[in-house]
Amino acid sequence: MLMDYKDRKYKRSKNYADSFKHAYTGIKTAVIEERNLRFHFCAAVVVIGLGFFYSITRTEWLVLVLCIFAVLVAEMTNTAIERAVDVATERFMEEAKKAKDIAAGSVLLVSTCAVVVGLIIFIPHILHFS
Ligand SMILES: Nc1ncnc2c1ncn2[C@@H]1O[C@H](COP(=O)(O)OP(=O)(O)OP(=O)(O)O)[C@@H](O)[C@H]1O
Repeated sequence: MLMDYKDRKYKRSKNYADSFKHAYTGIKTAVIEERNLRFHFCAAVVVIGLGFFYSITRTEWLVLVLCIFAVLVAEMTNTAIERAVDVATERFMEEAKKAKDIAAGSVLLVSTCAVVVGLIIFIPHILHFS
């Protein structure tokens, strides 16, 4: 059951600085507590390293950076949905399962896209290099 703002035990962010602090805390919490997100961060570091190694073009950097952020955003949204579902119910519920599975599916889709883009960008560089 939703409650009124006046009944809540916490206050809304007072200003942009507060909102930014909460967003930063969210990123920090997700990195510390979510193994999958740490994996995606490590993969991003490796891919950025490869980008410098093969001197990829400005357009390739653009696509790569978009893919990296898309995966990180999807993983964090998935985590937020999992947490929200866990707050809503501890019981086995078909709709809870669907919500979590769909959120996980979105991460799988965008990760697959990122892998395909990575292959399209790097395979020509690797072949040209060797
Ligand atoms: N309350 C629930 N009711 C029904 N099924 C659930 C419920 N909670 C979780 N599940 C099922 O268990 C799976 C794993 O849920 P869990 O919350 O442990 O995610 P996870 O394995 O930590 O996911 P991730 O690897 O993305 O962090 C869900 O994808 C869902 O299929």
